[in-house]
Amino acid sequence: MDTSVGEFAIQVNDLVVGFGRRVVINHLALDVRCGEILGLVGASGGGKSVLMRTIIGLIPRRGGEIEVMGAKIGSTHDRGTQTVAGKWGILFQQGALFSSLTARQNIQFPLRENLVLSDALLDEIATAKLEMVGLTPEDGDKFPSELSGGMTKRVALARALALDPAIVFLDEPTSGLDPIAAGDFDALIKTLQKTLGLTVFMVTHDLASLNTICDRVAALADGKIVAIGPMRELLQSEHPWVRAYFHGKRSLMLQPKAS
Ligand SMILES: Nc1ncnc2c1ncn2[C@@H]1O[C@H](COP(=O)(O)OP(=O)(O)OP(=O)(O)O)[C@@H](O)[C@H]1O
Repeated sequence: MDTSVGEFAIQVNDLVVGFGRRVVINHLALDVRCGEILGLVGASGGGKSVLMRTIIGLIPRRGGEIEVMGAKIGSTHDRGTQTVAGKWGILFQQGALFSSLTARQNIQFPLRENLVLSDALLDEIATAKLEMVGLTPEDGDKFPSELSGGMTKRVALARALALDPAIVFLDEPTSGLDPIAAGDFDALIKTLQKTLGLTVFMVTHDLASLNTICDRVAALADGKIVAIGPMRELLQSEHPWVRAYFHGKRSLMLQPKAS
């Protein structure tokens, strides 16, 4: 870990983001600590993806400051943003692999875009990344249409890790996976966090992921972070939306069982 960075991997202050008359993020503050897995929850359409995309400079903001690994973030064209961009990897919803490229070529894509490396080294790195996410070198020769949902997510994660980032942004990484595959993917994220010292910023609706692998959970409501802390603290939150989210009909698994 870069010791010049300090305690926080991401610091967001007084952030405002909107489209036309709609304000989606409204004076939001959020700190993500170095080396933690932070889970972000919020209502559908509440602005989780917008927040993530604004942090990485893909969406312009109307106000506020964002720092990632100690560098101020502007737009994607901004030099500061480009300098720090190599320090993060992104897994978008549905994996978003290039369908005309093999898994191996997808993983190599960010390497080819950012570095000048020999084909032999590119192959060596892709094989190492495939192994890191639990896939074989043979899987690397498959096209996205030949991969299962779980394998697609793993290839997308390997691609996010291609440049050895300090932070990975994961947008609903377990959506569409069966509970066993989702549990395996959670375990993989936890292992990578521990072994690589990664900071993980994860948007998710998956209550099991929140409960098992997140160090802290942040709840986004009305354009702000209305609660943040370990899961056990979120379960105690008095905020009406947070209560409805964690104590609603779909969240029985989080309630202590009566014996
Ligand atoms: N480029 C854009 N232009 C206009 N409106 C946008 C744009 N991107 C997002 N929005 C709007 O911002 C709001 C928040 O969207 P966002 O995708 O962040 O929600 P979300 O919390 O990630 O939802 P979900 O959980 O359903 O994925 C929505 O009303 C969406 O329509």
